[in-house]
Amino acid sequence: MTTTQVTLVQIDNYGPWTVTPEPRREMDLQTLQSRLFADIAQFLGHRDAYVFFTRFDNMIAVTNGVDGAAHATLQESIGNRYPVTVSLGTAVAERPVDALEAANHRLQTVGSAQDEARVEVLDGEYLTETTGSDLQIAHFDVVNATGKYTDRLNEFDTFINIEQAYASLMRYLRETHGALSFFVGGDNIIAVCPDLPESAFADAVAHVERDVDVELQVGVGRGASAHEAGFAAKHALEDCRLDGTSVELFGAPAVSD
Ligand SMILES: Nc1nc2c(ncn2[C@@H]2O[C@H](COP(=O)(O)OP(=O)(O)OP(=O)(O)O)[C@@H](O)[C@H]2O)c(=O)[nH]1
Repeated sequence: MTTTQVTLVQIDNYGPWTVTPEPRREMDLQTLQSRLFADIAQFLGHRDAYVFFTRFDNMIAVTNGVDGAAHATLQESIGNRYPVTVSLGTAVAERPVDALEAANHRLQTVGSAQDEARVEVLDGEYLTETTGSDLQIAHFDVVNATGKYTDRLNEFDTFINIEQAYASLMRYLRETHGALSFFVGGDNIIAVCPDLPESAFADAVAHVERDVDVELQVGVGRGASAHEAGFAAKHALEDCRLDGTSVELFGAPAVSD
């Protein structure tokens, strides 16, 4: 059984801030958002957690092993260094989407994302113990993206193909399994999953090919932290590349379930 600790990071009252006293220069907002993401990625990455930028004003982190004190330090440090503050809601569940739902709910019950009185909420539950099977992470990548897209099409048309694969996969895994999938650059998508057999990943790859005609391969790993599971997934993806297979489970025998 998987146990996922999810932290929702939400910039406080960001919408009004972006237009007060008048609309702010777009590239200044982009700089702020990407620096904030980079800072949070560095802080959480050093603690073996993952964070995904999603919409930038809200980010989703997988924080197994990161306790309440560390969350408080992150929040304080951002408040000290940025013109904005963040609220953090954390929850634990077997399915990633249920953990996110509960984490989100903690912030939503305190107030709106655009309530100027709702500032630096820190509300959550944290795993006290972790085990090596808590997280299952899948690292998807487009087969031969360079040869099929990058070296043949213009960058925008390549982007359309990759984003279509992402949209198809994220929706399928969310609806079928309660998994959370994130585009992480290039042709790569990382999915935080509940306990799924090898056949579920083969079905996901087949779905995307049928739906949008993009061929994926996927490595799957387990671990006590996002880094541990994600790193195992990267090694499994290397096995796909070496063996020409579309699904590999790290450390698992080469048989389907
Ligand atoms: N975030 C992330 N991006 C990666 C990673 N590996 C590769 N990329 C990105 O993906 C792009 C394409 O690289 P590859 O996936 O190795 O290339 P490919 O042509 O699809 O080749 P195969 O995956 O071997 O089929 C690179 O330019 C990077 O932007 C990774 O581990 N993480």
